[in-house]
Amino acid sequence: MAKTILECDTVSLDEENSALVIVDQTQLPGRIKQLCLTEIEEIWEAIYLLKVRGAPAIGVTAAIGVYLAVKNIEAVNMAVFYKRFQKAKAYLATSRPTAVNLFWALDRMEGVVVKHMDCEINTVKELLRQEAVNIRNEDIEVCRRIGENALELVKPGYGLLTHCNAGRLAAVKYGTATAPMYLGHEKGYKFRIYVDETRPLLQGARLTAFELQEAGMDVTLICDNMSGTIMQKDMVDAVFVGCDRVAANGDTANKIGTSVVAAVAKHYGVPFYVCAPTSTIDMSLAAGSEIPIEERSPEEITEMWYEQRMAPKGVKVYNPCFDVTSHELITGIVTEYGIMRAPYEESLKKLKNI
Ligand SMILES: CSC[C@H]1O[C@H](OP(=O)(O)O)[C@H](O)[C@@H]1O
Repeated sequence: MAKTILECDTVSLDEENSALVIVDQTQLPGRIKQLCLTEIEEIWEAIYLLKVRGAPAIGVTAAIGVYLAVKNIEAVNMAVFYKRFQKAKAYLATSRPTAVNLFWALDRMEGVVVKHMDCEINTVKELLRQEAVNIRNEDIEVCRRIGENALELVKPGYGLLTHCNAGRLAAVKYGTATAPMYLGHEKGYKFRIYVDETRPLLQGARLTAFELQEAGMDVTLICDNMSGTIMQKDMVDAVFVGCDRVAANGDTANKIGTSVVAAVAKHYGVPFYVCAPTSTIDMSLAAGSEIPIEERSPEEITEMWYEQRMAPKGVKVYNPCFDVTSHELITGIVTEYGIMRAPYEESLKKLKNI
């Protein structure tokens, strides 16, 4: 019996601890295709091509990927093993530049090796496997807590708008921006959920609308240029989005178009919340202008989704994959430890114990 998307793990290590198992998100919603990846090159490509995507899911993928890359290494000593680990880590770190969870997870895995340099290599391999599984399983509780905290901001029957996919398909179980939606659904809150399509890769239409509809929620798909109208008509009581990197002042990088939704929400007085696991907060960057913004291929805009070409051949294209929403437009940042309000600097420092 074919699995539903809610029965599939977004990203996991298989039972034999020998393969990364993902749902190929480039095939959704039309086809639920699971992939078993064993080679570091195919794992790198899965991240780059967004077969697996979303900051938390990318972090889990990198953690499992670097474990699989070194689990079969026969090294003469720990120093050689560590060098091979560092090479695999550096390679996976080149897959995408914006979601800080990729680097956070890889650094956390390296910490396991550094802490146990005097151990047997096989012991370290097992500790790496455990850490990768921990990173995956912790995401479930972190996102559930984000959902519980976010529910304090809304009421049953609210209209909620979200952009892109910060859902189960961007994480492990609840997602971040969708965590209050899943938990609210469990509590019978009957939210009216508006999902914008999120051009050019349509993560909203293809992924968020799909997973929330599969979960039985009241979902309405809108074009990106319709978020102003639904807010003008008071159809939206709050906006929840995910994030790929939060800078020390609260500026947040998220899918391209997020800052537009935030500006429109500000104009219409609609609260705009970023749902941020602390793993996505990067205190090494003072402001959003320092966040590296990935640019992707023109074909994602000119022809990716259409039978026929939708733009003149050779037209110049600018395709930034993310934008930065100023902390001034953010009503609150919802983490697993609670809700932060502006000014964010001090509370972010406390949160990251700096
Ligand atoms: C829960 S973080 C999800 C975050 O990642 C998405 O980007 P992409 O689909 O390119 O990986 C988007 O920015 C989401 O908000």
